[in-house]
Amino acid sequence: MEKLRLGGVNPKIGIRPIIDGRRGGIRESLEEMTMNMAKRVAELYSSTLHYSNGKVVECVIADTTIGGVAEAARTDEKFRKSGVGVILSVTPCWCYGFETINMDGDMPRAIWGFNGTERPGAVYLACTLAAHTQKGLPTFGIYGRDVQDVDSKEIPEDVREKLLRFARAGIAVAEMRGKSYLSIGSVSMGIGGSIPNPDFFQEYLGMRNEYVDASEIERRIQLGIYDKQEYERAMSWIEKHCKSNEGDDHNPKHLVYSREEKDKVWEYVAKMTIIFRDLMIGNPKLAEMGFEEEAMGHYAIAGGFQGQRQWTDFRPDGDFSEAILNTSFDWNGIREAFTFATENDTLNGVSMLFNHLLTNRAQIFADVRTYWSPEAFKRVTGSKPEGQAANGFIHLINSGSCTLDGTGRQSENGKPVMKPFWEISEKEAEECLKATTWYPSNREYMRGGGYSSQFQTRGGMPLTMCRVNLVKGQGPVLQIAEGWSVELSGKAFDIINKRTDSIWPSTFFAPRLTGTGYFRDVYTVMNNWGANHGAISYGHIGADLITLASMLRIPVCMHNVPEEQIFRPSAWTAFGADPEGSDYRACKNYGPLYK
Ligand SMILES: C[C@H](O)[C@@H](O)[C@@H](O)C(=O)CO
Ligand SMILES: [Mn+2]
Repeated sequence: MEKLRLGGVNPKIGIRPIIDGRRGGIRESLEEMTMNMAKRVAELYSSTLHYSNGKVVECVIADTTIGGVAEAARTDEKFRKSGVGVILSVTPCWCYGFETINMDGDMPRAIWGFNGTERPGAVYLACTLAAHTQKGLPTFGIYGRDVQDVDSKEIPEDVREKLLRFARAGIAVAEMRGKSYLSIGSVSMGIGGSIPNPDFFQEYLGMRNEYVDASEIERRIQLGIYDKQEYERAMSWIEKHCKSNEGDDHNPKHLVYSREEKDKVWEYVAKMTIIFRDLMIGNPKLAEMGFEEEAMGHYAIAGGFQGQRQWTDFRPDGDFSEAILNTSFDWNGIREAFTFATENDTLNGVSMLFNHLLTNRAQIFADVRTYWSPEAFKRVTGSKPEGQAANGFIHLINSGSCTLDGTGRQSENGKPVMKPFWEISEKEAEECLKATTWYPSNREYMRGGGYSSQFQTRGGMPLTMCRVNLVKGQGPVLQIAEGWSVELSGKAFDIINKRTDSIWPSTFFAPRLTGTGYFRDVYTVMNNWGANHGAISYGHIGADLITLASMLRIPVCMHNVPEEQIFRPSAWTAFGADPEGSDYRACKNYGPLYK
């Protein structure tokens, strides 16, 4: 079955080979080398990068080298027609500065100046970066550390790292533009992030907010506005992979549903899952059934469900649906994970979206619930935390939106990982399902019942937790913490798990400490986290997040990324020598990308 996914055209990377326009010898001598630089980068991108839907990143190269404004303008035209969303200029030589630049200020842009001394490529780079800065067009500058021979075909490692970092972040920026965040239901339990801020989405991300009342779920279920064949497929998959892993009912006697009621809950949450997805991206099957408008969906690249309260005081919760949507597989097979926030925490949903678009992997949504000091851990469990947990750790746990990829049951070279969906095997998907117990939801919280996923994330995975926070008067800021998952032994896990909501999915996180500032110890990381939620990705992706944030003009208020990995537009240097202060001043100076 064709996997349902958000439509639309993936943004391409436009590559502009810039040349010294002086004919009669200079230009002719440089044509081949200059165009070949562009072709080499295009080859690097298309052989290395994918869009989150699994397709290979596409590049568009200018028809000619660009030696002046006419060729620059013709290239702009070509790029506009080709759906270019990110721009990279490359050159080995001197060229005519801003006569050759692209002026579309809201597109991520970079210039690679070849470090070879036969021609002044670095001089063009510096000149044109200066011109961009004067014109209010912040641009990333890429200049290799070591001189290369003029006939070198190599892209040095430091140049490669910056070219890829720029492209991953640029593609993420371009993918968000024009898409929606869909809120199903309203604000959840007074959670600030659950209040959609349309100006933030519009001006910083180029996105729109869509809203659907939760009653639409009931309408579609009662009127049968969902694909019945898919529902049947879903139910047999659930029977095989989920109900077979149903946990004990931890509810007090008077709240334990009968088997018949529980089966009805499974049927209901299966329909909810299909309906959430259809609301986000549409479903052509609905048009065949006569529901053309419902078939369109809301063009949502991310979404969230209010869930608690009201709805969950009456109907089954969204825990199952949120978990499955955030997972890289379902009854239709292995597919791209959706980005779906429980409690409709739009800011954590955006944080998950940043992570997903940068890594093409499913994301963990969690409460930042408990700091466990080594002393408290010893007092409570009788054992000392070891390894990466030795300095204490943070318990990340939320009912609902934690992807089953977060079990850590996919593996690479024998180590637990969370893979891009196209690398996941059927066996690994089954392992993730086997590691997940589905407990009847806590009906003191979720009166309508539901099924909550439960597992402990495997230890030893590099993780990055981030969160976009909104600050009145300042605007959005981003927090980043790189670290690792740590796994508690059976006994310690049981003791700690029983003290919390033991039927929810747990990830234990040890941030990498630097010994100073917010990362002087684990407690300080949690004590300075700006909200109740975090978005957790596989991998140490903090540097990519910092580059992405600078493209969006969102300052980073907390991170533990080594300074040498920080890659921001060259203009940031003009705002001061301290990386954090200059970031704030630059973001304030430029303001939101789409304002
Ligand atoms: C206790 C509430 O029902 C939970 O949903 C709570 O732990 C939260 O997730 C709040 O973010
Ligand atoms: Mn929560």
